[in-house]
Amino acid sequence: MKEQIQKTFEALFALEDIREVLREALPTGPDPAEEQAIREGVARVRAVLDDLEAGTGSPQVTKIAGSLDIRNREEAYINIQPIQAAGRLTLEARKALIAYGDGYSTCDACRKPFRLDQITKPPIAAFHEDLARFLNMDVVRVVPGARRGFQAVASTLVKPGDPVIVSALAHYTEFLAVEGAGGVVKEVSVSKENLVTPDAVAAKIEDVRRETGRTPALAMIDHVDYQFGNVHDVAGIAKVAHQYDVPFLLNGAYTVGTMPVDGRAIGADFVVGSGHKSMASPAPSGVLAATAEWAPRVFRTTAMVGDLTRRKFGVKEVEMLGCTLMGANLIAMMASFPAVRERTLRWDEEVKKSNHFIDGLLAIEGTKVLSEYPRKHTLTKVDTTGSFDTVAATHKRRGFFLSDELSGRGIAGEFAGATRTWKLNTFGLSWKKIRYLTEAFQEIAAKYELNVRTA
Ligand SMILES: Cc1ncc(COP(=O)(O)O)c(C=O)c1O
Repeated sequence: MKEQIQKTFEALFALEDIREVLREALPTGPDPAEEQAIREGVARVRAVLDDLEAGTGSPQVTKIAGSLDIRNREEAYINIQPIQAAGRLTLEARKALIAYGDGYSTCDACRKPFRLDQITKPPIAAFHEDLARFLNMDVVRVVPGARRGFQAVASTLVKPGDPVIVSALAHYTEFLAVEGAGGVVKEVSVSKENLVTPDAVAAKIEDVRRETGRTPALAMIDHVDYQFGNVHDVAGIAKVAHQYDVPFLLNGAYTVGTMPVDGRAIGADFVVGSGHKSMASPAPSGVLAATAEWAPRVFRTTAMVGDLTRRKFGVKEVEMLGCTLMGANLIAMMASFPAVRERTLRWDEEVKKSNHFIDGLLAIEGTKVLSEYPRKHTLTKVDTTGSFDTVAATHKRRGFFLSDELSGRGIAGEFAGATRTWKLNTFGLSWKKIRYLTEAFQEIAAKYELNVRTA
């Protein structure tokens, strides 16, 4: 029986291997090496299934395996969806999901002191140490999404009525975290380039102190914002916050796991990352890191005692509700981590690819980029009102014509019907795909007689 379970995993993993090759190959089509890999992969699955069927004596096995729902998602498309790019799973993470799907699969070897971050088999404790080193912070916990990191910090630091500094580009989950703690958000305005500057943060803190008589309990600023994908001077902002004795939380939802983030060099008291947005992990997953100074507060353990039973749970952390990210999500995050850590070292190449594509888009007359330019990130907001939207005005499919043209060329992820201002993300696409993508947009432009400047 054990052998059959092992074989089932082998077949599922082999299927994942094939999907990975296909993901790379499509939509441009496999090259000879990829074709060979697909053929070998299919033969492997076939062989395992035949074996299994012989072992169980049941044709049902093949039927069940054949009915696995292989959905038509990014496997068949170049996906430029703005928020999904860096969350897509690695092959290792996909296999981890299959193997660790049971809810408490991480808890088999949970021994004293009975807390997730201390488990050594699988090596969850070591993963926490790796993550802390990766972010150059002292203490790290995994959390179900960046938002749970904001929540833990706000709930610890913010008292009812306390002002909290966020930016005019802040994500809504920062607002909710502050609201949950009873605080009040105070938004820093952005410059005309849509950047949050240290001076603007200082001015806002001064304003808040004058108006409310209180010093903000926390400043939470996005390293890269979700609206423009602009990179903000977070080190400068952290310095200013500290000059006013305001703790600083770095929202690294778009940076932790894509580009190098050194929490200590930035001067962050807390660093928050999103696993499903930027660490090739399943949803929900994320990370909250703190300095040694703040860790005892945000990761404080319970002092509660049962009034009847006198029960105590001393080692459990209040803000983490004891244990956080259990099972497949955590193991998949761990499985992706070596690749994630390594890819941050290739960030410059990602930025080059982003600029190559954006330059190609700007060559289509009438197209503008609303994000800072040249690009410093792979998430970009573009304005095609003066190009593709002029076609939409007379096309019978209106704004949907662009999506039709793109999907016909194996490209997905743009907001269907949005041909005016919209966002896209090129993270993780190979140069081959970047070139194909650039040419596809220019080809569509030429088809509808928009001017395309040649380099
Ligand atoms: C800038 C930013 N911060 C935070 C979040 C929330 O992240 P999560 O979904 O991991 O809670 C998002 C996206 O959802 C985001 O874009």
